[in-house]
Amino acid sequence: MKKKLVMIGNGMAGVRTIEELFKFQPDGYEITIFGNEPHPNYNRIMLSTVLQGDKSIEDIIMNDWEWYKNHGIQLYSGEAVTEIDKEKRQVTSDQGRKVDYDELIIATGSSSFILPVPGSDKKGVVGFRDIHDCEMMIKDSKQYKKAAVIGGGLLGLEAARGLLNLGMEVDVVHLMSHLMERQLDETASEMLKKELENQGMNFLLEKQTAEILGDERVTGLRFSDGSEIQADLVVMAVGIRPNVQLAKDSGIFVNRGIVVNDYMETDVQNIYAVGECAEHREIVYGLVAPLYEQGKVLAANLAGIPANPYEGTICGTQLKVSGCDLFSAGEIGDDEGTKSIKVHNEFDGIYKKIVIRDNRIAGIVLYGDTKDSNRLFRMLTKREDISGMTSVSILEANGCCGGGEAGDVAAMADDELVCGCNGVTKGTIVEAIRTNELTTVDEVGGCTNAGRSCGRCKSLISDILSYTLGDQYDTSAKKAGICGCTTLNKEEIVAEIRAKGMTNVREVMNVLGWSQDEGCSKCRPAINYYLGMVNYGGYKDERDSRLVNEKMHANIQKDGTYSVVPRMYGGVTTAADLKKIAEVAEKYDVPLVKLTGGQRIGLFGVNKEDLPAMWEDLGMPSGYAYGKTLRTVKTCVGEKFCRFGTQDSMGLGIELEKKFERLDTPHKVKMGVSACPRNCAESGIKDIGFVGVDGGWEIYIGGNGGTDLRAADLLDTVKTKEEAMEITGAYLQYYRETAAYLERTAPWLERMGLEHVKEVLADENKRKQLNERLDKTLERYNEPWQEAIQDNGIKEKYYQVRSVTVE
Ligand SMILES: Cc1cc2nc3c(=O)[nH]c(=O)nc-3n(C[C@H](O)[C@H](O)[C@H](O)COP(=O)(O)OP(=O)(O)OC[C@H]3O[C@@H](n4cnc5c(N)ncnc54)[C@H](O)[C@@H]3O)c2cc1C
Ligand SMILES: NC(=O)c1ccc[n+]([C@@H]2O[C@H](COP(=O)([O-])OP(=O)(O)OC[C@H]3O[C@@H](n4cnc5c(N)ncnc54)[C@H](O)[C@@H]3O)[C@@H](O)[C@H]2O)c1
Ligand code: SF4
Ligand code: FES
Repeated sequence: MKKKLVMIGNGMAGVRTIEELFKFQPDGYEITIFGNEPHPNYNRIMLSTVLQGDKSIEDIIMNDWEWYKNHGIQLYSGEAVTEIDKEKRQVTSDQGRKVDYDELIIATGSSSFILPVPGSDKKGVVGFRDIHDCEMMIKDSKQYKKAAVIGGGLLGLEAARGLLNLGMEVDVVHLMSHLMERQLDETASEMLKKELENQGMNFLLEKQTAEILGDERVTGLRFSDGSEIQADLVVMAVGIRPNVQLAKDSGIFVNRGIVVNDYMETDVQNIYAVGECAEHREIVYGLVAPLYEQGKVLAANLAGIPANPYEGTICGTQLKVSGCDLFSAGEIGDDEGTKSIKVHNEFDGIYKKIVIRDNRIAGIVLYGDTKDSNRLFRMLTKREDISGMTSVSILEANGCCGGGEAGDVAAMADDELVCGCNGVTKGTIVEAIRTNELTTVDEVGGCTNAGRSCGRCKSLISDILSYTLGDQYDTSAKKAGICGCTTLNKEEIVAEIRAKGMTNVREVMNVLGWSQDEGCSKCRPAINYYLGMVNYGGYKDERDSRLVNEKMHANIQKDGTYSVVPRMYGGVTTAADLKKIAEVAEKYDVPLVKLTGGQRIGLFGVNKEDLPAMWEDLGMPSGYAYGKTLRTVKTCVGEKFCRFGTQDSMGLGIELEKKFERLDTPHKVKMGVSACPRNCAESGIKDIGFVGVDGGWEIYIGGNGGTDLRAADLLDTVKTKEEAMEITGAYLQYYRETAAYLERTAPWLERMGLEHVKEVLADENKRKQLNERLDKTLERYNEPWQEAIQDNGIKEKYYQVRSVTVE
């Protein structure tokens, strides 16, 4: 029976944790989620954009109702958990519902802090936290004219911009002498204030609200200095408070937030906290980047997968108000231990300040030009020693005050962060574009998550696409779908399978809105393949989604009969096997017995009903002459018998075939092993070929001897059989992960570029990881002929063989 996982809170951090869990373990838990809000998970960050009129509520839904249904998640929306009984391991909701758990995640987020001043409960006083608040403000803006926003931080200024867009007059009331005092120094803050005043905001600084005026509804504010302003809508944006009461009442250790260790575990066994409600190493975060990192660690923990501990995050912030280009991270003030570099170009409205402590960047404030933010932020987070650099080289990678754009992407290091929200680097994006043939910003998002939160990084992603694809990049590019049932291409489908943790063909078609419920013969096998590739650990193959020959485990011939081709590893056989083949051929009156091009013997013209019995009589494994998998490994006799042979070609060939037989690949794969450059096994026209040389093996890839003849390219030269096996594993897995279904290695290699594939396979770490995923995949295969022999259901369903039960 599956373990029960209950999550309290249906917000950004919690649901991302579940998405990450599905990636590790698609089917490990029976999941129940309680969400106080009556909505599926939505992008809270984008509420600012909704208020500003650039998006609708529908646009910001991240996981729709279908998503929960398709993942078997029981969602109780509009229902709050009111009690956790840690002894009974049970939660109770405000509707009296009781649900047991084995593991419990608390992801209750935060609430707006409402100033405890007289009148704060009047009509027209709102926080800015959820869809309900947003809808209230939009509604009120149609009826009322004057708004006051209390709080000149990120949230207050974004709210104020939204209210201006809605046609209201806006006063921003701020406690301190300058705006966004946690993120900006005085100079930058003053520049921001000027810009926002130009946009129409009015600021009241150093004002402490003492009372909210009005009878039932707000009419104005009174400040501690006795002055007053009019307002018929008041938005409180003075910070947030983690929702911890429930945890506290249940006896879980709470400080400012729910205290967790580096694995997001609370002090109570089996109870975890993630997101804004959690306090890690005395920090409670209020931005998504750290919360998503926490989610990943917690997901691995729940899946029982060893993961690095969560060690905290340095955050960078930006403001989502057009016309205000700013970036801030780390320390912004100066003290005795710091020195700073400041550049203020008043003419162009650009300001840059870099705070340096112990020869390392400790803080960044940029206003008016934030192009260098990624590079500087990387230097800050990596704690790079900058003692060898000049102030000019620190600040002026792109010209200190508004550099050119063309060189920007080229100058970025691979490990430079592009999407702060989702922690995605330039290197990851470039790799995704190359390997998955991505051409649009949305495809990059689908594949890597970059751009899926606040969306600020989208223009940089577009620059990276342009830099990587050159002339091929067309911002309006749209690829055709994999078949007529969908407009989605392979990359998008794979990205969705990964992101949404999908595990079966029907689910993919449902969730991704296939135009035909049943799909077609083109998309069903492709989806089945992609699912098996992504869920390498425990995918349950869908036989009925396969192409007919694979479904039957025999090649259908033009007269409706079938062929039977048993395995003959490395083209090597024995007298006993030959005898068996001859006997079977006679017994079943096989019309044609023929040597195939792949060094084995085929029996042609076999009736469907005879297949299982013939397989049983043969007692040999299937040669998969019909499959999108490893077909044959052709070998020469090599050093054992040939006087030119320098290597054991048969030995390597047999080992290759035994290891990789049955592996699902995008298309068929053929191999050749020759023991010297005379190349009798035609290794130069195989998907992967080996040629024995003095002291080792040359490895060739991407060859094809069929309609589109292509000579293989030299990939590498290795010394030992073990190295050859390891490179073959990594190569096959890389091909499996990056090729489209039915794409042979030859066109795949042309598309990917030999140098790129070489680069990937030269990386020891990548090779290791590819082999790990491959080995896990190989564990799931059974011998299909044996399965059919033993399973009467299969015999009846596919071969119309009636099973007789003896009483
Ligand atoms: C307008 C706005 C703009 C923002 N912009 C940015 C930005 O640009 N960049 C950025 O990084 N971050 C931004 N943030 C912050 C970001 O949205 C949050 O950090 C993030 O949503 C927190 O995720 P969470 O899952 O911890 O909490 P939430 O997303 O708040 O989810 C918690 C959920 O739990 C529910 N809940 C609480 N108690 C219970 C209970 N007892 N039972 C059931 N359900 C319960 C709540 O109703 C809520 O739906 C912004 C926030 C707002 C409001
Ligand atoms: N672009 C973004 O990254 C973004 C946008 C919106 C919200 N957020 C997040 O949402 C959360 C809430 O944002 P926030 O701006 O409310 O929180 P905040 O704590 O960052 O800022 C609150 C501001 O209100 C001011 N303030 C406090 N008491 C006041 C009072 N009595 N009168 C007037 N001003 C007062 C503070 O000086 C401070 O500048 C934060 O975690 C923030 O990071 C982020
Ligand atoms: S490839 Fe070389 S070793 Fe192999 S059979 Fe031909 S000549 Fe002999
Ligand atoms: S930086 Fe927010 S989505 Fe990329």
